[in-house]
Amino acid sequence: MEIFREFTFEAAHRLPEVPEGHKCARLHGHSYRVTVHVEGPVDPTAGWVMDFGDVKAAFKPLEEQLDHHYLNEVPGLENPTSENLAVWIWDRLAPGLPGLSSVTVRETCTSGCTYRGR
Ligand SMILES: Nc1nc2c(c(=O)[nH]1)N=C([C@H](O)[C@H](O)COP(=O)(O)OP(=O)(O)OP(=O)(O)O)CN2
Ligand SMILES: [Zn+2]
Repeated sequence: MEIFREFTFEAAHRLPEVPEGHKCARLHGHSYRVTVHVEGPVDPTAGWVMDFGDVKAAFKPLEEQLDHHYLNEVPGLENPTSENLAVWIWDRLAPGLPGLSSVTVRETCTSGCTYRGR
């Protein structure tokens, strides 16, 4: 069984490696939406894979580093594409979140990416 928990945060960024003239080289912001999936067996007593609250607690320190921040200034996010942000979140969640199976980052309603640890 796979469960998920969604998070939102607001942040500014610019993409330093885009070709000259690309609109994303300019400072702009997004209402980011992150979905964290955790896979595992359903505990027969609890009736759940993991408490959604535990997923929330695992994400909390990351949210504090991201929400209302300029992502380019966050260590490890100097080029804050969706892809790099998904890997950044995975690398920090995985050690404390057994069963982590994917991290999806949406920058807009129509754009985003999913990382599954590879
Ligand atoms: N593969 C990626 N492509 C782009 C990324 C990214 O992280 N990975 N990021 C951007 C920009 O951050 C941009 O703000 C978001 O992209 P886009 O989908 O173009 O968003 P718009 O709202 O501007 O879309 P329109 O439909 O063109 O208005 C760019 N690419
Ligand atoms: Zn952007």
